[in-house]
Amino acid sequence: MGAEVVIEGLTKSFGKQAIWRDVTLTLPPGEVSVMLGPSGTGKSVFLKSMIGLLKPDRGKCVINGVDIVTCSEAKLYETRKLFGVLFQDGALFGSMNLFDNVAFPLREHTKKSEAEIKRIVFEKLELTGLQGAEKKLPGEISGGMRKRAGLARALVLDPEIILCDEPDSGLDPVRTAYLSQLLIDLNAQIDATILIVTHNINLARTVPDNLGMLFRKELVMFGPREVLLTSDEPVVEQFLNGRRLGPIGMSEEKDAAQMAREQAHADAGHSDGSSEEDVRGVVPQIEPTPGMPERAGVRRRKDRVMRILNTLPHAAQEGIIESLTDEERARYGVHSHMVPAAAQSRPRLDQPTQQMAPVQPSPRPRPVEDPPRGFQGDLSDPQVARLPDTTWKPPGGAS
Ligand SMILES: Nc1ncnc2c1ncn2[C@@H]1O[C@H](COP(=O)(O)OP(=O)(O)OP(=O)(O)O)[C@@H](O)[C@H]1O
Repeated sequence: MGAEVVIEGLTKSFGKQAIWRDVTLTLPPGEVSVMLGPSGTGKSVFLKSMIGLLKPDRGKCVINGVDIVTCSEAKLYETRKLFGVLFQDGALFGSMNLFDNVAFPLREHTKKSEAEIKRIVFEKLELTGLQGAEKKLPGEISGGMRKRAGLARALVLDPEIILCDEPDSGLDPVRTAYLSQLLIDLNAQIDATILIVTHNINLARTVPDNLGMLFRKELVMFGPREVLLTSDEPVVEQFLNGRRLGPIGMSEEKDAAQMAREQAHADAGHSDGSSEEDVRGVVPQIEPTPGMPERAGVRRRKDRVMRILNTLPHAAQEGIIESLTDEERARYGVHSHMVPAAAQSRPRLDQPTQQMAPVQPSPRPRPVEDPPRGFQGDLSDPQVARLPDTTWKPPGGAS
């Protein structure tokens, strides 16, 4: 099982420019998480801070008991070996063929023989569908192949944590779908903890177990996918639907006057070019390709999420219960429609952003009916991630 990553109060600035502050979240071991956020909100900076390439101003990032923010260089070097990183552009060496690119970390960080290196490189090239391409130079292959080569290289040290910075950038929707499937298959095979940073809404809706979003220099929310996918937060709603109408502006957030003007324009029947369809809602998650092992992370996540179910917003509770099979509902002692509909009106998108600071807390979640056996699953406690601060909280720390 992959390593757990516990991030507490992480804060980063460059000089006077604050990037984000007080980011607290836990990446559950072996689960796939996605971090969304408009351009420039510091998603790449977040990934780089997690592996110690950038030094946060304060806070912790603890992996296997080592806080990489404060640990020694030697510990950082050791802990970095737990990570495999897929950088945005693949970050391949242009003068090396794919074999040498993928072999590079093995030659740098291990004392393995060339025969052993060859075995591992071919295994990873096959895993990423690149068998036969080992002699090609990065400049001779497509963007999608370069991404997969970057992924193959990220895998050679058998990472426990895989970080992917916009794996879909520069790829067409079909190649992105293949890459999404590859990440899920990979997780099924090696049970690594995966964090993907992306703008791709389709990937965010269908791939991860957990979803988070950075905006206005803060973590708007992070939790089980159903929470963000059913959220009424204007910023989440705008982002998921790719609309101009809402608090996210061209470069950062809009002011209240601008939002009111845009809402009036929309109310007068002018389209902003985006689809009328609201894509929010829980859609089925991608499953491993037939023949692949079951994802152990999915089973662990179910037990984990069911334990915190009654702390989640009601729409998320519904989404989670709906996604269970009949057998699982029986096992957890829940049934569909047992969450009372909360009487809540949807916020208008022209609410000034200031009122969202901290972003509007969702209504207090209403507890589901008392389950007959409680929501304990059939995994024993040590098999289920015991996460500090694992309970979903309304953004901004409101209770
Ligand atoms: N090494 C650095 N020194 C100074 N500023 C930096 C550095 N790296 C990033 N930044 C700034 O931090 C901010 C966040 O950048 P980052 O690349 O993390 O955003 P992002 O959310 O990943 O954006 P995108 O989605 O467009 O890739 C930007 O304003 C960028 O200019």
